[in-house]
Amino acid sequence: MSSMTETPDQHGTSAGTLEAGIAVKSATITYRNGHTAMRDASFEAPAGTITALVGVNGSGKSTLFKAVMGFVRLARGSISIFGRPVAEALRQNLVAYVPQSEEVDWNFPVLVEDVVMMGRYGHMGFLRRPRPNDHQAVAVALARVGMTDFRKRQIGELSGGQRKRVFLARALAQDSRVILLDEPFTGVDLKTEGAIIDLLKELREEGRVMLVSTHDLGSVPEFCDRTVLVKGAVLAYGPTAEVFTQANLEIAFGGALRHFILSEQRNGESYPVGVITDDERALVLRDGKASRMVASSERLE
Ligand SMILES: Nc1ncnc2c1ncn2[C@@H]1O[C@H](COP(=O)(O)OP(=O)(O)OP(=O)(O)O)[C@@H](O)[C@H]1O
Repeated sequence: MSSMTETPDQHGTSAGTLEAGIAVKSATITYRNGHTAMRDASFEAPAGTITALVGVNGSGKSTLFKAVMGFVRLARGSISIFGRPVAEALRQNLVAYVPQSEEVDWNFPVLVEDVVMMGRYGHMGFLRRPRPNDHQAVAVALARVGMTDFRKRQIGELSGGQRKRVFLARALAQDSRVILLDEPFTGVDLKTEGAIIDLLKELREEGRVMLVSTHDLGSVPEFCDRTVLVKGAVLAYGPTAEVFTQANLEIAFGGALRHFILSEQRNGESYPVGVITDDERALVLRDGKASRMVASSERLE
């Protein structure tokens, strides 16, 4: 079997042979009110890979993030990060988190560069006095996400996509080996989404490990080596090409997805094209103009 010296582009197809960035083993998570949000979950996200965490609202994606960040205790099982228990990994500044927009108080009066500097706190002493290398890391992170010109803005004065980029810059400034991204594409236009995906691919090349929760099904095969499908448990886990099947998505999403069968002409032949989306407002264009979907469509049950 191959070892951890494999190149990143091989990672999607070589389960279990690489350095485990995040290893979740038989994890059961029960909240204080007694609700078990995740039962017996196991998966690995190796170094130098991007793993998608995909499931309907309430399926347990955020719960898994909280567990990886040590915010909730496991009732059973274990999570290790680069071979260390979560608490130790956090002390070593190994985990960065890019939150969902709803988790942030956008009225809090803080400048963009101050938010990014927060990523450096774990590298600073008790008094949190930034040194030249901290300022340098902030400047590099802002440049990487194309937000240098906005560094003196209040975060509340940014667009949704710009806000996402600022929190991504905070994670970059933190320089962690593990980056958790909770719905990074919500409220983001396609151009910004493409820029974020390019950046995540660069971070993958650097050997970092990323876990990305997303409803954006269409983009998952484009940049996620692996996928974990969740619904109160891990339904399926492995290389995206193997996990992202219609049958698995039907189980994970049930009636929450739409499935369209379209037809495509290639070399005079007609080929069916399936489109699956969790976006009820998919736009259909005919002859370049928006139109109502009248092609055969069926709701997945
Ligand atoms: N603090 C909590 N106490 C009790 N139950 C909770 C708590 N937080 C979440 N839950 C429950 O746990 C389940 C999983 O929630 P979680 O937030 O992990 O889902 P999610 O997949 O992240 O959803 P979304 O896509 O809506 O963000 C849900 O049934 C939710 O109601």
